[in-house]
Amino acid sequence: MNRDIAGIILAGGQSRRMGGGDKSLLTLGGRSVLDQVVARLAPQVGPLALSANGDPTRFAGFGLPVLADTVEGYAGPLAGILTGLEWASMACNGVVTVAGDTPFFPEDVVGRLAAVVKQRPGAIAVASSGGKRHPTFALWPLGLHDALRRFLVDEDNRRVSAFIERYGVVDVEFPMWSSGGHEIDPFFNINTPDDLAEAERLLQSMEP
Ligand SMILES: Nc1nc2c(ncn2[C@@H]2O[C@H](COP(=O)(O)OP(=O)(O)OP(=O)(O)O)[C@@H](O)[C@H]2O)c(=O)[nH]1
Repeated sequence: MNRDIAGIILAGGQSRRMGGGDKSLLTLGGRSVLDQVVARLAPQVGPLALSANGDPTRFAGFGLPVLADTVEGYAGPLAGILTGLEWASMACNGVVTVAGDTPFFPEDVVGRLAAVVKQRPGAIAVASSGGKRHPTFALWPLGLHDALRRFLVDEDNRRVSAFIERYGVVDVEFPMWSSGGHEIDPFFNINTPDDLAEAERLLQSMEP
């Protein structure tokens, strides 16, 4: 548990590749994908909130604050990250974001990102696996919110990779795991109906 770090679950996208709706509310292993994500993140952080747009009542069952993006339109994950930075109390030592479509992420993701930031104060620590960056899984310094608002609104730039490169990034690599003879990327995310079927297969292969 890292009580001084706030957690934000990014679930405010349009799920176009899934055909619309909320992909995080689809069923995986008998409960919602988002339920799996909340269960994984809650023990790792202090304050926790969902980043989502539209009618918040569809997330009421989670008992968490639901933060609508504070920039207009669907500006992508950076909009949810900005809203999380604006929401987190100054008592927090940063905000960890995770994607609400990624059910198997590591149970030590927050601890490992926080440990790296202790060595590199002010940097954005970003998770990677197999050498690939996952910029929605990152620890963001609180003080970045003004720069991020300028980037999104004044520069009209939505590219997460461009933002993190500009403000200093440190990569934190996480290992693949193997289960049932398969190598599994812990940051496997669900974009399409085929991905959801694959996640169900992976979940079954993990069960003892
Ligand atoms: N708050 C917020 N979150 C977003 C936004 N766009 C994407 N996300 C979240 O960021 C993560 C990665 O998003 P994508 O899968 O690339 O985008 P998506 O809109 O959900 O899906 P597609 O429409 O299929 O691209 C998901 O957890 C999304 O819910 C946004 O505009 N605002």
